Amino acid sequence: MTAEASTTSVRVALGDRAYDILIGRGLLQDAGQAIAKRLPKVRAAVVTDATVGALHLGTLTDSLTAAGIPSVPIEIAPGEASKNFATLEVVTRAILAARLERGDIVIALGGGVVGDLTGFAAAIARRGMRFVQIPTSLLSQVDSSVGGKTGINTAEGKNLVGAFHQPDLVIADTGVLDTLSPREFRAGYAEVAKYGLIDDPAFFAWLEQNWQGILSGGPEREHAVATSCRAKAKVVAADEHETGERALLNLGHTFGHALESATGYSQRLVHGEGVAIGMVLAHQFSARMNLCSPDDGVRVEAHLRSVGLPTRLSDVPGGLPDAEDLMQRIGQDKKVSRGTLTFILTHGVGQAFIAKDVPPAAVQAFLTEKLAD
Ligand SMILES: NC(=O)c1ccc[n+]([C@@H]2O[C@H](COP(=O)([O-])OP(=O)(O)OC[C@H]3O[C@@H](n4cnc5c(N)ncnc54)[C@H](O)[C@@H]3O)[C@@H](O)[C@H]2O)c1
Ligand SMILES: O=C(O)C(=O)C[C@@H](O)[C@H](O)[C@H](O)COP(=O)(O)O
Ligand SMILES: [Zn+2]
Repeated sequence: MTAEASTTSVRVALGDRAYDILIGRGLLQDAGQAIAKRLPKVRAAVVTDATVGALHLGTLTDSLTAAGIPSVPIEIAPGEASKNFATLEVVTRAILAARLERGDIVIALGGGVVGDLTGFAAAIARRGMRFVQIPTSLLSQVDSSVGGKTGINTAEGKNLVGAFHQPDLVIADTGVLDTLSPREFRAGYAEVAKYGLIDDPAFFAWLEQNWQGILSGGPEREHAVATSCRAKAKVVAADEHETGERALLNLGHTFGHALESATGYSQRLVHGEGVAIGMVLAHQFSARMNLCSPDDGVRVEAHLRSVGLPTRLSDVPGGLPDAEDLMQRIGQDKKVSRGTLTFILTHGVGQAFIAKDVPPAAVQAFLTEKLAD
C-alpha cells in the first residue's frame, strides 16, 4: 500500500485552479510520485530553510529523483526575518539561474515563512510558475500552505507586499511534525484553535478535551489538521481574494500583526504566539464593547494558557511600545478601508464576525489598559 492510499484528501474547489491537500503520516517519502501524477514531466526547485533542509530535504530529493523529477535545492535562513525583499531576490534569481521554465515547479519545503516567500517568488518568476506546498510546521499544515496568500514583511508592516497565488498541490506529512520544537508546535496550535473560535464551537470544545493528543502525535493530530484544512478550504473557495468572509481567518491577527511588527519579526514573538495573544484580546475587546460575555475571554485564555501559549501583552519578552505606537501599526492593516479600522470581533466562542468602523479611541484605551495589566 502506498502512503497515498491511507491519506486524507481535502479539495480546494477553485474551478480550473482546484487542488488537493493530501494529509497523512509518511507522505514525504512518496511526494515525488504524488507530484508526478498531477504535474508530469517537470523539473523542480526546492526552497527550504537550513533547519528543515537538514532534517527532511534528503527524503524529498530521493523521492523526486525516484519519480523522475530532477531538482535543485535553494536554502534560506530559518525564521520570520527571512520574509523580506533581500531573500525574495535571492530565491527568485536562484529559480531563474537554474533555468526552470514557466511550466516547471517550485516546491516550498518548510513552515509558513518558506511557504509565503516561495509562493511569492513563484508568483513573480517568469510572471507566474506553478508551485507545490510541502508544509512541515503545524501552522503551515493547518493554515499557511492553503489558500494562496503569499508575500513578505516590510518595516511598514506584516505581509504588506505579496500576491494571491494558489499552489497546485499541498502535501502535509504529519509525521514530520515529530521534529518540530514544542514552542513552534504550540504556536501552530493557536491557528488550529482559531477555526473553533471563528465558527465551530464543537471543534473548540473537542480541542479543550483532546489537545494533548495533537501535541503527542496521536490520531487526534490528523483529525485536527484535516478539520482545519476543511474549514480553510471552504472559506477560500467561497472568497478567494478576501472581499468578504475570508477576513474571518484574520481573527486575532490585527492585534497579533502589530505585536509582530513591534517586536521586529524576531524570535521574541513568533506568528502563532502573536495570534494567541491577539485572539484573547479580540474576545476581551468584544466583551468591552458588550458584544459577548467576559466569560468567553476567560475561557479562551484558560485554554490557550493550558496549552502553554502566551495570552497577555505582558507575556511578550523585552517590553512593548505604548498604545499610540501600536495603533500606528494597526493602521497599516490590510483590512483598513477608507481610513477606518476593521476587526474580527465575536459574539462568543464560535461566533466571530467582521466589525467595520471600529472606533480607534476605544481600541487605544483598551490597549493602554492591557499594557498596564
Ligand atoms: N499564507 C497564509 O495564509 C499564512 C497563514 C498563517 C501564517 N502565515 C505566515 O506563516 C509564518 C509562520 O509560519 P511558521 O509558524 O511555520 O514559521 P516558520 O516557517 O518560521 O517555522 C517555524 C520554525 O520551525 C522550523 N521548522 C519547520 N518545520 C520543522 C520541522 N518539521 N522540524 C523542525 N523544525 C521545523 C523552522 O525552521 C522555523 O525555525 C508567518 O510568516 C505567518 O505570517 C501565512
Ligand atoms: O488565509 C487567510 O486569509 C488568513 O488570514 C490566514 C492567517 O492565519 C494568515 O496569518 C495570513 O497570512 C494573514 O493574512 P493578512 O492578509 O492579514 O496578511
Ligand atoms: Zn495567521
